[in-house]
Amino acid sequence: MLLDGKTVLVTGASAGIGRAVAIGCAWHGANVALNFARDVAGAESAVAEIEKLGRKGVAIQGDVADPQTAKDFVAKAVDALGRVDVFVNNAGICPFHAFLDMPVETFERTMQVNLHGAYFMVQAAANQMVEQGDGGSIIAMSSISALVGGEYQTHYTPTKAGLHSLMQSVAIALGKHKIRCNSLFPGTILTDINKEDLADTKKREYMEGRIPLGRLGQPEDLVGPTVFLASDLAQYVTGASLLVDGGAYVNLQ
Ligand SMILES: NC(=O)C1=CN([C@@H]2O[C@H](COP(=O)(O)OP(=O)(O)OC[C@H]3O[C@@H](n4cnc5c(N)ncnc54)[C@H](O)[C@@H]3O)[C@@H](O)[C@H]2O)C=CC1
Ligand SMILES: C[C@H](O)[C@@H]1OC(=O)[C@H](O)[C@@H]1O
Repeated sequence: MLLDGKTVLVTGASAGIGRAVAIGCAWHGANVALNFARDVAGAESAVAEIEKLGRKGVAIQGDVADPQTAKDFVAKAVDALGRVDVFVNNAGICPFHAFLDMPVETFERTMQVNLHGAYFMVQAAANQMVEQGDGGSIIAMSSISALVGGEYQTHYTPTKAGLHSLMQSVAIALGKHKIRCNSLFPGTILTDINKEDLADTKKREYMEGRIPLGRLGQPEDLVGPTVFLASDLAQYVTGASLLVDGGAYVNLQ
């Protein structure tokens, strides 16, 4: 199995992509620690799924916007599972809003959750990996939005470009420790983050029409790419990014 014996930490893992990735990593052999914000039932049921697969799972509550959460998450995960081999920075929000009247609180919260939180999480995970001394893999759930804009995402797209830039810089800072750092760029994946936005049938049809593979993504579409980057199959891959968007990005006409 590709992740046999590895310990994987995933933020924002009670639902959506994070949950699918956490369970998918367990399916590929890993023990998994999940960070979650509020959804106790979602986190507990994800742990139950992981345990059904014969792996260890632990759910640890915390708001990633608070820098202290990062240290607590890594420390509690190490207490429960012994080490950190793979860190997936997944937690994120995208409260769609127009640019000209963007509330300051919405802008700041989006930055704090998606980018500032990621910075401190990645730093805490990296310090643990450095202490262990045998490398690791850090994966950021960035976005196709790191490359293209969105009228109602002016606060969000810079966080996704920032996450990718963070992975590029930490790939350099951590290479000497054999820690690989990469980004995934999902396209439009059907989760709670865009449920309301895609309830607009016209918008949904437009988004679907842009995708050469003919469908919007599912959270499970991110499992294979994550497992690849987490595993030794990607031993010489660092500072890279991988679009997981059904071809949407390249489809100009
Ligand atoms: N669904 C999509 O189309 C795409 C999603 N992404 C990214 O994938 C990641 C996961 O999003 P989805 O699964 O789609 O949405 P989702 O809304 O289902 O999941 C987001 C998760 O992050 C958690 N979260 C939010 N704020 C948090 C906080 N302060 N502390 C801890 N956890 C927190 C939520 O509780 C939830 O479990 C996000 O970073 C998002 O930006 C990227 C590209 C496309
Ligand atoms: C929330 C959006 O639907 C989603 O998030 C992103 O990063 C992309 O812009 C997707 O469309």
